[in-house]
Amino acid sequence: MKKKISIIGVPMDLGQRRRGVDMGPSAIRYANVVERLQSLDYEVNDIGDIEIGRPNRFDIIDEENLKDLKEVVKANQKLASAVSDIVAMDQFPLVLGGDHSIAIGTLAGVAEHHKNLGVIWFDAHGDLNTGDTSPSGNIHGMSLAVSLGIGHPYLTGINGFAPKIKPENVVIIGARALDPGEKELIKEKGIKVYTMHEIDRLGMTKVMEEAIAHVSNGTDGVHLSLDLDAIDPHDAPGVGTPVLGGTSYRETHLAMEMLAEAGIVTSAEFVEVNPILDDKNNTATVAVALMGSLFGEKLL
Ligand SMILES: NC(=[NH2+])NCCC[C@H](N)C(=O)O
Ligand SMILES: [Mn+2]
Ligand SMILES: [Mn+2]
Repeated sequence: MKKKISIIGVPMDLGQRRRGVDMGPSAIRYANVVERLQSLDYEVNDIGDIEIGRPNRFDIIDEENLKDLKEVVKANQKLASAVSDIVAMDQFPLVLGGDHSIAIGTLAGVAEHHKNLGVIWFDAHGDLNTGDTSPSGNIHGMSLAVSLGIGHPYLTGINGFAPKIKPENVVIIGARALDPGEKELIKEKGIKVYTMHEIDRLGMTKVMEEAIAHVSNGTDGVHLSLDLDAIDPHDAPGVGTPVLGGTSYRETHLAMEMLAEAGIVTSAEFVEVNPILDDKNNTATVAVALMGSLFGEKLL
């Protein structure tokens, strides 16, 4: 991994309906992300937050089952440019959310420099909906589909090209709440998914060995998109769409430790931390601890 990390916060909460996730970047900074990574001998540059528009909450604009589409597009375009600049400077972009709709911008920026990007998507959900299949109209449930080039052209066209990533380069880990349209898309595109069932049966070690092999095969970089709701809500309660039966604290750390050992990750984002729904900032603290493991912190 590169020795210089640039942190960028995205106080985005328009991709879903529960307020407070816009405070995620602050909560993660409060949990000492900069100090933690500096202690691992990285040069850490916190470049601050992307500015997010604040549309009047009494008129959520819901065109084609895509809530707050225009603001989400605007913010993600800004994020894409900022992330692209970081990669161009040969630094590691570490993006702090914010809801998961920001993966659209992160991937748009990273993919400008990586034509064959591998993606590890840690999530209870698939985020593979479109306006046609989404039960909620929330764009945070569509960001992986959008990055694959599937969805509204305003979203898929961010940064001027589509798709950003290829289905064969993606692996989803931790899924346990997939909507019918998402299940269909997974089959149609042949996307590799390790649901909680596979994690229970194979164990995290085997899952990560396979996942690392899968995303490193023929790729020129690997992005980690970690939605904190992948983790069991007992360990990470401060998320907007919790689902019982997630990965444990240690399983998730093991996954990060194995990624650090493999040395394949070239960009990362940690999303959906909502301090309003949290218990004493535990979820942000877990996020920062996981970042520690991802960047090479060892237990001994
Ligand atoms: N990034 C997330 N937390 N996504 C949750 C998505 C939930 C549901 N599948 C939806 O489309 O609304
Ligand atoms: Mn999720
Ligand atoms: Mn998600």
